[in-house]
Amino acid sequence: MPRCPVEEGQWPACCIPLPISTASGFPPHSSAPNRHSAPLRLHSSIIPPMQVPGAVSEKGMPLGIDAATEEEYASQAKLLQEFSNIPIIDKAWIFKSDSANCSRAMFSVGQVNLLANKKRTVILSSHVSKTSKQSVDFQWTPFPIEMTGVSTVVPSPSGSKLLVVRNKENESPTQLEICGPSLLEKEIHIPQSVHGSIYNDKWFEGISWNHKETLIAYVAEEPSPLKPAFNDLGFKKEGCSEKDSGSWKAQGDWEEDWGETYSKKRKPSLFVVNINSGEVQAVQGISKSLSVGQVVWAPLSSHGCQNYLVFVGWSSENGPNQTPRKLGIKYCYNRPCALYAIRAPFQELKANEVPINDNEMDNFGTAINLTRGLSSAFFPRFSPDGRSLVFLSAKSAVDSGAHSATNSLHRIDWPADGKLQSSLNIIDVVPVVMCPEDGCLPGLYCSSFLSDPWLSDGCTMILSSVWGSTNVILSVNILSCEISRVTPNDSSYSWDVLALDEDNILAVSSSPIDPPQIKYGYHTGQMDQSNTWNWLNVSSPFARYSDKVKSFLSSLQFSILKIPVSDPSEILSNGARKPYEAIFISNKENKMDNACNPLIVILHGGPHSVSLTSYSKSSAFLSSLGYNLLIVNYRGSLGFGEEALQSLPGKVGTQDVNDVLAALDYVTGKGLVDVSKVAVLGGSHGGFLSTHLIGQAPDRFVVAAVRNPVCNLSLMLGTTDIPDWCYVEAFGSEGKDYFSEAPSAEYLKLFYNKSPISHLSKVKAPVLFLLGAQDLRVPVSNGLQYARALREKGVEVKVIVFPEDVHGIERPQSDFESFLNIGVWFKKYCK
Ligand SMILES: CC(=O)N[C@@H](C)C(=O)N[C@@H](C)C(=O)O
Repeated sequence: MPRCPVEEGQWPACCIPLPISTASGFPPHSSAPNRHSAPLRLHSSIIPPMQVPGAVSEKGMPLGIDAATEEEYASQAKLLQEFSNIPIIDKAWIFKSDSANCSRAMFSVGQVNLLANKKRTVILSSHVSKTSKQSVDFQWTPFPIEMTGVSTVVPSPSGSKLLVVRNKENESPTQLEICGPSLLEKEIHIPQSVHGSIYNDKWFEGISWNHKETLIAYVAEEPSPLKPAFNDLGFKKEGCSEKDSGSWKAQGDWEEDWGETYSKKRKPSLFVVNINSGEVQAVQGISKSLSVGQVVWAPLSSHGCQNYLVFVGWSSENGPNQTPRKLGIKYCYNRPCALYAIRAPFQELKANEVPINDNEMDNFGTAINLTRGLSSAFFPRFSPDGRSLVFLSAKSAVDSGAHSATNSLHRIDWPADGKLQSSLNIIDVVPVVMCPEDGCLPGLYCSSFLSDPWLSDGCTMILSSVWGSTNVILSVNILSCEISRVTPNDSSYSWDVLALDEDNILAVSSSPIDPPQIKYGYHTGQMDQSNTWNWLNVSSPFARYSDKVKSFLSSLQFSILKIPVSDPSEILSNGARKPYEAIFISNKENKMDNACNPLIVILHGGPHSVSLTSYSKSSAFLSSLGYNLLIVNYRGSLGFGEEALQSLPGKVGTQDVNDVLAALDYVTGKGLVDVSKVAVLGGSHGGFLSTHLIGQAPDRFVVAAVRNPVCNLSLMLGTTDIPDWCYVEAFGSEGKDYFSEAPSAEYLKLFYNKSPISHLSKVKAPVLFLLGAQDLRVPVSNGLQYARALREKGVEVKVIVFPEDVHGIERPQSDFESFLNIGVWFKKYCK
C-alpha cells in the first residue's frame, strides 16, 4: 500500500479515502490523523490525488486511478498552477520626492511558492510622475527584491528610514534592522528573555515610529515565563528558562490563549526600542490581564514634553460581555476591547511637567481607559494636527454577541495640554446603519485602516469598506461627519485603498473575472462633492496573467443579482425584508444546444462575513473548468445593514438555508441552471450550510465539497475555541446569557437538532471533506464524525486531512490540493 507522500516537493496532506459505497469501517491502519499519528496509509482503491503521472507503488504497479482520472488531475493541476501564479498586491507605501509632481512607491507583493510550501513576498518599487492632472507614469525598477526571512517592514513617517523585522525560529533573538536611504544603519538583536516574536497578524499587530523617528513602539510576545525545573537533586528553586543540560523543564500551569491561529503565541505585550542605543523597554503600568495591540504614538502635548502611547487592550478578566476565559479572537470582533493611553518609556518627567492625569495622581504611570462606556474600540488613528483621535468600534458585535457586525466610527477630541482623563467625550462620526435606504451607505464594515489615511485637509479619512457584495473606497470627514463614495457608483468591481499620494489615491481594483489592477485616483472637484474622482490604470510591473488564463477569464461574465426574500413576513425587521445578493459568474457564450453549464453554489462562512466581487483564484479556477458559480450572500452577511445581519442569529440552518434555496430558485427561474448538475461548496459555516442543504434538499444537489464544516453543534461546543458562537447563532442574541462551559443535556439536544447531522439520513450527494487537523475553530472531529456517519449509511465520501493546517487551510500546498480535488470531485459527479 502506498504511503502518503511527505518528502520535500511532494504533498504532505494525508488522504483518508473512505471506501465508496461500502459499509465497512476505515481501513484498519488509517485513523483520525493528528500530528502524533503514525504515517497514514492510503486505501488501495483510491489513489493519492497528487501522484505524478507515471509514479509507481511499492509493488511496482502504477499508482493510479484510472487513466482518465489521472489525466483529469494532470490537466486541472496545470490550470490551477497558472491561476496560483498570479501575484497579489498586499500593501503599498508612497514616499514624497524632492522633485515636484513626483513621488516614489513601494509595493509588497505576495506570490505562492508551491514547491517550498511558502508564501513568498517581494518588494517592487516605482518612480511616480504626475505628468499632467489626467495622467500618471509609474517607472518600475527592473527587478523585485525577495524578502526572505522578513516578517514585516515599516517605513518611518518621513520616509527616510525603514524598519525591517525578522522574527527568528528556535528561540533565536528577534532582529530589527534600521535602513537609511541606501544602507543598513543599525541592527538590533532582542533576546527571547526580553520578548518573543513581534506580532504581524494584522490584529494585535502594531508598530509605530515616534515623531522624532528615534523610538519605535511595537507589540511582541511577552517573554516565556520561568518554568518549574528539576535536576538530580530534585526541585530546582530558581526555575529554568533556557536549555540547561543538568536539569529539565516541567510544563508548569497551562495558560489560556486566544484560540485559533494563536495557540502557540504568548500574550501580546507592549515594548519600545530606542534605535540609537538599541535598548528595549517593556512598557510598564499595563494590567497583566490585558492583551495589547495596534499601538500608535499620541501627538506631543502643547508644551512638547510628555509622550504617550495609545493602544488597544483586550481584557481576559470576567466582566460585561465577557466570560472568565479567553475565547477565540480570530474572525471574532465581538471580544470587548478599549483604547488606553500610557506614558511612553525613555523619557524623564521634567520639573514643571504635570503627570498624565491631574485628577488621578494615584494613577500616574498606569494605563488610562479612554473609551469607557463603549464596549469596543480599535484601529486608533490621530489626525495630522493631533487634535482628533479617530477609531472604529464593533460595539454591535460585542453587544449582540454576533462575531462580526456593522461598525461605527468615533472621534475623541484630544486634549492639547496632554491632560488625559478616562471621561473624554466620544463623538459618533459614522453610526451603525440599521436599515439602509436603497443606494445609500449600508454602514461601515472595515477590516483595516491605512496607517496614514488622511487627505491634505487633515480631516478627511480614506478607507475601504464592504458595500453589498463589493468592497468600496469611502471618504469620511471626521469633523462634519460627511461620508461619500470615492469609487465609481456604477462599478460592481471591488476596490481597496493601498496608500495615499497626498490627495491622490493608490488603489487596487478587481472582479471575479479580472485579476487585481493598480489604479491611481485623483479628485476633480471640491472635496465636499461626491463622486468626483477619476481613476487611471497603472501599468503593471509583472505579467498579470498567462495567455491561457487571460483567454479563460475573457470568456466569462459576472453580475450581482438581487434576490427577493422568499418569506417577507411582518415579524421581520425592515432590513431583513430587503433583497439580499448573489454573485453569478457564467460563460459569455451560450452553448449551441442552449444547455447550461453545471452550477456550483458557493457559500461563505462566518456566517457574518461576505463573498466579494474581488478576484479569487479558486473561483476563477472553478469557472475556467466550465462551471457557472452562484455565490450567495444570504441574510446575515456583512455589507447590508445591521437589521439584515441580526436577522440570522437564532435561525441558522433555516433562514440561511432558505435564502440559498431561494437564490437557486431565482437563477433556475431565469433558465440559467441545469437542475441535474448542481454542486455545493462551503467552508466552516458555509460547510454547515452545504451539509444542511444536502440533507434538507437532497434532490437539488448532486455533489458537495466542504472545508472544515460545522456539522454537529453539540460536538463543536465542547471542542471549539468559540463555544459562545454556537449559543448565539443557535439561539440569537439571548444565547449569550445561556452560555455555559457545561451545557445541559437539554441544550445539547437543541444544538443537535439545529445541526446538519440531524438531517444526515436524507443525504444522497457524495461529499468531499477537506479538514485541517490543527483547526481549533471547527475541530477536525466535526467533519470526521459526519463523514464516518455518511459512510456508515453508504454515501460516497472522500476525506483529505491536512496535518499541519488550521481552520483556513491556507498553506500553499494544502490550498492547492484542496481546490484541485474539489475540481476533480465535481467533475466526477457533475459533468
Ligand atoms: C466566527 C467563525 O469563525 N465562525 C466559523 C464557524 C466560520 O464560519 N468561520 C469563517 C470565518 C470561515 O470562513 O472560516
